[in-house]
Amino acid sequence: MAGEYRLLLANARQLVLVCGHGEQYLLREGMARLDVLHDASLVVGLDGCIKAVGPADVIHRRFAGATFESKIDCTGKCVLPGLVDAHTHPVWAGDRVHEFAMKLAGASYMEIHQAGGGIHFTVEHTRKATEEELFTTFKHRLERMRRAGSTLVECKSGYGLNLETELKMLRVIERARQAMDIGISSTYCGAHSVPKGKTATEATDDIINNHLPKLKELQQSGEIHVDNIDVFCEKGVFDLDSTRRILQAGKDTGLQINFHGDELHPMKSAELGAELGAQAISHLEEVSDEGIAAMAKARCAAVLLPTTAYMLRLKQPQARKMLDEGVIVALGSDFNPNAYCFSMPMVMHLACVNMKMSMNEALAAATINAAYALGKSDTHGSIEIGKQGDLVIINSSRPSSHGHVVLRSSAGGQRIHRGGVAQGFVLRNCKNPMRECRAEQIMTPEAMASLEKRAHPLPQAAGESDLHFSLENALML
Ligand SMILES: N=CN[C@@H](CCC(=O)O)C(=O)O
Ligand SMILES: [Zn+2]
Repeated sequence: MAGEYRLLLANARQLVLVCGHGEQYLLREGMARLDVLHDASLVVGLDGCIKAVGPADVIHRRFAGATFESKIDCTGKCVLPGLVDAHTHPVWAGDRVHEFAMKLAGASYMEIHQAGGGIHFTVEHTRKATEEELFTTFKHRLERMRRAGSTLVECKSGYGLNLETELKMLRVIERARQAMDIGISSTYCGAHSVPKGKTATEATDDIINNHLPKLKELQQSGEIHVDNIDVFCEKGVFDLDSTRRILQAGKDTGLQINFHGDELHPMKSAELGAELGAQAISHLEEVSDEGIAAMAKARCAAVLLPTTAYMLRLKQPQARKMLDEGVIVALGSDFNPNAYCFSMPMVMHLACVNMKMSMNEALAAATINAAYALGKSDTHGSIEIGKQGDLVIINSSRPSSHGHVVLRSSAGGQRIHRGGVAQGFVLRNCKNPMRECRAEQIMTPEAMASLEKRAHPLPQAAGESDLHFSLENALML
């Protein structure tokens, strides 16, 4: 039905603005407080942007004669900004369930990586997959993220490593950006790993001399849109010098710096990011005190990834110290074949339990600060006039992580998913058999034999795929 406005959300018991005065991010005190309106209403215009927010009686008087395409009675409900997932690897083929078993038996992430598995395994499968196959699974993953409340998601390439496959992944991301009703911030992550057969220096040269010029050309012709450049700055992957060269070259082509740093070893990534003007650095489990101070000063966001520390049994990032020292703390799901979590509510939950953040802090980190990490906090991350009308309505009068309705009011159309979100954990047995994931396809026989020997003590009863998928379901609200 035609109307002057797209949507009226009327009489919400609580409208959690997160912030309401044009803040680009929140620091510790602001995160602890959060701006909330009680008994409030909200109007979204035909362009998908928020036109009015305020006390219900004021909005009703002001819009008394107006027509709306939809009205939702939010009596007794709580409205939040759509959640922002600041770090995902959602385009890939090839299941890595066998590696979960290896990790449970004691193999580390890097041992598996160095033996030719991990990212290498996914690269092998992603290179072989068609664009259509990648798009189909990516679309499904984005739908599950949206059902869990995410309305803006950062999406990385990085399982191609060669130009051809990196571009295939970026085209898939571009296609979803246009076809799907979810916001996307696209990241070129061609330096996610050193491809087999190349040294780190050769890979760095290839990225700077071949990948980035081609990206620039495709950006200029409008074929793809890439927002960020990423590097996995890690011992045995890209060292600090190569990282610096790649990030600087990416920045010179107009990309925002947003990279993986100080995850498994202290690398001084935080110091480098602050120096280069990075918008954000992810992981930071091993960040130094100097790195924290430098990030606070440079207003470089820390994207913390609680699923990774949990899955890999890493030490937790020092969220409290970062908050105390004035760092902009954001959250991401790190969805990838190794950390299979679609759900930002679950990420917020882990941030509270394992990283000792408060619920308000976790919500700010998953909204305005995650939007800042993507350079999008002028349009996303809080409920404010002029911002995108991306909203989550929950069936509770207080902020909680149990989604009830997810609503995204984009210019392309409105989607309402009523009752489509589970109210808690779903632990069910998956009947999927093991798929094509035989590790020895790319691991050396010696490495495989040593890891398998360590895997034998595992209880066999549940079967590896059951373990994996049970975990997947537990992590998906
Ligand atoms: N640490 C590097 N990259 C990913 C993992 C990717 C993978 O294992 O496939 C991360 O952020 O956790
Ligand atoms: Zn990552």
